[in-house]
Amino acid sequence: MLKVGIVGGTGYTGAELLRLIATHPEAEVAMITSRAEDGLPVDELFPSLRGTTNLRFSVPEVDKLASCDVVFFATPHNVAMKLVPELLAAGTRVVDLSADFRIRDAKLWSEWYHEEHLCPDLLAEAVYGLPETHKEAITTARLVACAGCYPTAVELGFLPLLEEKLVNPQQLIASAASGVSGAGRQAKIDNLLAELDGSFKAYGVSGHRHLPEIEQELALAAGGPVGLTFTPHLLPQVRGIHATLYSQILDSAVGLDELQFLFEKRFANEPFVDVMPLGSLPQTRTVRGSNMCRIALHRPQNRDTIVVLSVIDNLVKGASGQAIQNMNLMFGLPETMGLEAVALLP
Ligand SMILES: NC(=O)C1=CN([C@@H]2O[C@H](COP(=O)(O)OP(=O)(O)OC[C@H]3O[C@@H](n4cnc5c(N)ncnc54)[C@H](OP(=O)(O)O)[C@@H]3O)[C@@H](O)[C@H]2O)C=CC1
Ligand SMILES: CC(=O)N[C@@H](CCC(=O)OP(=O)(O)O)C(=O)O
Repeated sequence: MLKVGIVGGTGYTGAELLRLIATHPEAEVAMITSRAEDGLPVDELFPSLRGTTNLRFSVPEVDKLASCDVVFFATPHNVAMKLVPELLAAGTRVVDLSADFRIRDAKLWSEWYHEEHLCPDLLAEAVYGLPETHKEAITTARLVACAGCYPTAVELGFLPLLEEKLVNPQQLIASAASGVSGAGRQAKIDNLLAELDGSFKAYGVSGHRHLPEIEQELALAAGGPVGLTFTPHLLPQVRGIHATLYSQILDSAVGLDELQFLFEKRFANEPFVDVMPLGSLPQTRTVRGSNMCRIALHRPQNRDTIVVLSVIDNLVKGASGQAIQNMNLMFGLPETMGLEAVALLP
């Protein structure tokens, strides 16, 4: 049994880690932290976990966390990087759900996260935690930087087109919408359901911190720099990301059937990517509570714009499910272990 520590257990991704690990046959949570809820039984804060845990929240202490095999950071940015060096030195492996180690260039990271990076030397070692692109490196990694939620949906949808150099890498557009759990559990007026219900809006249009992360990973796929316009939106619902991805095909003679075949081949061995039949319209509800990314291809009016639709549950494939998928790979467990749950219906 793997002993798991979770830093940031009262947030949405921390709670989702607890939910998923509760049925994982080879992992158990040994320590879960919260500074605000120190001493409170976990199942008192989250009654849906009653019967699955006797743990209480405690304040983060590195020496106690270091007795775990793996520690998940489900904390805001700029927290993991303060504790990770000590944990790694103690031989504990780390899966960071925040963005502290996702961007390899420390200067670029500082531009978008407005703080100096405290351990830039670890950026080269950290492995980007999107198993569909970095699987082999994840298996031996000490430190995995889980891919962000929007980045997961966007990168998976563009990957095959860029890897095969079928589209113009300088003209990529991603219009994506997220449920409000993506903003975390802390109270903010803008995130109240009464502010969101019956409404829909874009945000971060002039620059969102996921842009450099997505461009970094798409450039690896394309073998050279890419140009992306990324516009996130806020959905009046709790879970789910829907990304609509536009790119320009370089050779008009390449048919949609060929592209479909390419996507099916690219993801044939990926248990958590479902390439739906041509013309499908994936919905966020078809992945709710599951670790699946569902993708569908379109080519409106047979013109040169390829439209890829990609949906995930931001808290599962976009965060805690992906974190467990990474843990499974790091510890030689079956990649799908503990992640077999089918999406909720309806
Ligand atoms: N929500 C989502 O859909 C996704 C989130 N992520 C990332 O995962 C991380 C967690 O997100 P989410 O669960 O939404 O966040 P929340 O705001 O819901 O929870 C944050 C948690 O971190 C703890 N925390 C806050 N500050 C500190 C600190 N300085 N030291 C130790 N613990 C701290 C909080 O508990 P306390 O203050 O009591 O210690 C709380 O448990 C973020 O980096 C986020 O960007 C990634 C993908 C998707
Ligand atoms: C709806 C909403 O606010 N979403 C968050 C992104 C989710 C998140 O926590 O970002 P990471 O995936 O980088 O960890 C945002 O736009 O900042």
